[in-house]
Amino acid sequence: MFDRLRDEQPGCAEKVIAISSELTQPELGLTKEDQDKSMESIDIVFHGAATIRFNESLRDAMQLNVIATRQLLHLAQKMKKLEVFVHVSTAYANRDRKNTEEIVYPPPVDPRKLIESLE
Ligand SMILES: CCCCC/C=C\C/C=C\CCCCCCCC(=O)SCCNC(=O)CCNC(=O)[C@H](O)C(C)(C)COP(=O)(O)OP(=O)(O)OC[C@H]1O[C@@H](n2cnc3c(N)ncnc32)[C@H](O)[C@@H]1OP(=O)(O)O
Ligand SMILES: NC(=O)C1=CN([C@@H]2O[C@H](COP(=O)(O)OP(=O)(O)OC[C@H]3O[C@@H](n4cnc5c(N)ncnc54)[C@H](OP(=O)(O)O)[C@@H]3O)[C@@H](O)[C@H]2O)C=CC1
Repeated sequence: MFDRLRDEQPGCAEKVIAISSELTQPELGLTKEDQDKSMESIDIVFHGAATIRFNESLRDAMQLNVIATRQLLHLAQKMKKLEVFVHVSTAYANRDRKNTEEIVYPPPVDPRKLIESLE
């Protein structure tokens, strides 16, 4: 796949700009400059940063996988060119359902209440 990409789009690597982020920090630890740049130029967000540890504390799991995702959604709402926000979730969501449709199901617990209970 990457060989084909390099053949067909030789300059593609130049489009990749790494910026530093920390999901546990306010504003995801992004510098003001990186935030401003993101607001102007990003059209697609792929969000796959998470903890995948089964024995993570509930507080850390919530911070990394729920609160940080909400923060990123808030940032994405300010991105002027945003077309798509893709969140890589997990195979383990809604596993109590026999059939899972491509819809957003109401959460079993109000996430705001869960976040409040951790604070
Ligand atoms: C196309 C056909 C498809 C057919 C599909 C069929 C069936 C599908 C079935 C399932 C589908 C699953 C799809 C998965 C996608 C979901 C996406 C996810 O996010 S799943 C999350 C995955 N997470 C993990 O695998 C992490 C698991 N590990 C942990 O949570 C923790 O490590 C732990 C096991 C709880 C242990 O924690 P502890 O603090 O006690 O120890 P360490 O973390 O330091 O680890 C100790 C030791 O174990 C090694 N380790 C840890 N995890 C794994 C692992 N998953 N596999 C192998 N080894 C592991 C770790 O490296 C350490 O080793 P060492 O001591 O040598 O350093
Ligand atoms: N792998 C798979 O088969 C599947 C994965 N998923 C989902 O995709 C997501 C990612 O999984 P996977 O790629 O396997 O996990 P990894 O652990 O390999 O990657 C997690 C990523 O999140 C980043 N990250 C973790 N903590 C922080 C933090 N505090 N601040 C900033 N970045 C952080 C890590 O950055 P760094 O490396 O710099 O620490 C890393 O790039 C999860 O939500 C998982 O459930 C869903 C289906 C299948």
